[in-house]
Amino acid sequence: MGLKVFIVEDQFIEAHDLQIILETAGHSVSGIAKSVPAALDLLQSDRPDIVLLDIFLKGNQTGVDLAPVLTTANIPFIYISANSDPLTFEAAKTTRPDGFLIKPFRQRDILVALDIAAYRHRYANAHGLRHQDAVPDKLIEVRKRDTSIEFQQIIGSSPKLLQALDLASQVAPTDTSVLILGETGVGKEGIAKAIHHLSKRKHKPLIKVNCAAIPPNLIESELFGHERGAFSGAMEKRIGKFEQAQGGTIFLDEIGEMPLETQTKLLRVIQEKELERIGGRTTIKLDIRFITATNRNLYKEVSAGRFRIDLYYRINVFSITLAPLRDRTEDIPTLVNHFLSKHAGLPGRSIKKISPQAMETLVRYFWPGNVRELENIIERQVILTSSELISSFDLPVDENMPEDNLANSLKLKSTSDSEKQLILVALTKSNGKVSGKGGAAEMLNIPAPTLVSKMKKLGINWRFVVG
Ligand SMILES: Nc1ncnc2c1ncn2[C@@H]1O[C@H](COP(=O)(O)OP(=O)(O)OP(=O)(O)O)[C@@H](O)[C@H]1O
Repeated sequence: MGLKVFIVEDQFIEAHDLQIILETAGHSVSGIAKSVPAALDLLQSDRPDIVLLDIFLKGNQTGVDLAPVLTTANIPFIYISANSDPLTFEAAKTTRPDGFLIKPFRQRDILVALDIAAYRHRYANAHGLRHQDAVPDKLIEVRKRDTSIEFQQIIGSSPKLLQALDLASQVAPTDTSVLILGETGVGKEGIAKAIHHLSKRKHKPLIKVNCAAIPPNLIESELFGHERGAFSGAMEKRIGKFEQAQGGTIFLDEIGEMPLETQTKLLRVIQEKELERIGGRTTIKLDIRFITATNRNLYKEVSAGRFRIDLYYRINVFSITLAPLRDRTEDIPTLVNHFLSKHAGLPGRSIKKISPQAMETLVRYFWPGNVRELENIIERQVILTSSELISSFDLPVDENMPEDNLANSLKLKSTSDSEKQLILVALTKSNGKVSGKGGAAEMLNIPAPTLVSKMKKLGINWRFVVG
């Protein structure tokens, strides 16, 4: 069904062109305004389904000024702007648009952007969300866990995990592109697999590509394939990953690492659903579903100019965020027991139990490597422990823990093991300096004398220089 679109654009010709594109595609145009005041007037008399919003308009006010009004009225909007400089983008980003198109754009781009925005808006409304990436608190009260076999491999029942599984089971049967976000080792690949296996494409291939693992000069031939003799070294024809996924799903992991040039080509594949092999002339039609994942903040990557904004909106039709393990500690005991029984089968090892104190250390640890790290630590301890009971874990000091997390973590963590670990991290980062600027006490946000007494209490060796 066509959408009722309102155009806010000060250039007459551009507004007129947009109107023709929209009406030819079956949408209607409820009005055209050249300035923010004119837009406000027209919006009061006729409510559109969606607004196409230019940033620089007639008068003092910009599209960015109109955005909060639209958000309050729950009207989705897409920015259309000739200006893609980082500052403009930063300002526009804070208003949480439903899309962003950079002029000049093709007819098809605008129609696809409208489709995506309308879909996201319908979805957000149906779930009581204002924008798709707002924290979906309401969804946290998840109906019930999907018990399909595909989800049985994913252990845990914290509200945050259940919310992600709920989203996955809702989006799985559709052909919508899904973006899975979360730190390394949180289980993004597991979710991607579950989505594929719950979809109508389950009998077709699921092809995974780790964009970070392929050297930039090889990634295109890996994805698109090449004809024999396409470049020196191309002795044989090669079928690329997109073609291998024909009829099924392609899972592009670490999409944030994809080189810009390849991003441009990927955008075309996603939009047109077709490709040519490198060195080939035949256009190959594709029928694939896209699932992407990243542990980067893609919005930041866009504003830093490392990720194409149009690709960002194209892959981010439906996003699922997996919370880090430290934010769903309820899942830790179940995961621990799962990995214990998995690894207890190692030769010469019997089933082990974990003492409550040892479990407590695990629950309080920061888990920078998330579930993957948890599994590794359990496996290691099963090997190292010859008795039936694991009574302690030797958890690593994570020197990469971000400084602003240190202070928070110290407040949260009370067992001496974790406290000691955090203090050691801070001291390592400060090169042993305890007080003063850049010292461990400042990082931990506690007075230096308190830190010194904690260090004494915890037996932290006095080999550091007091600054
Ligand atoms: N909820 C879970 N239940 C059981 N195993 C899990 C769970 N989450 C993750 N794992 C396991 O942890 C490991 C890491 O998971 P996965 O590869 O899916 O993470 P990822 O987020 O894709 O990581 P990366 O960003 O590094 O690719 C895998 O061995 C996976 O089976």
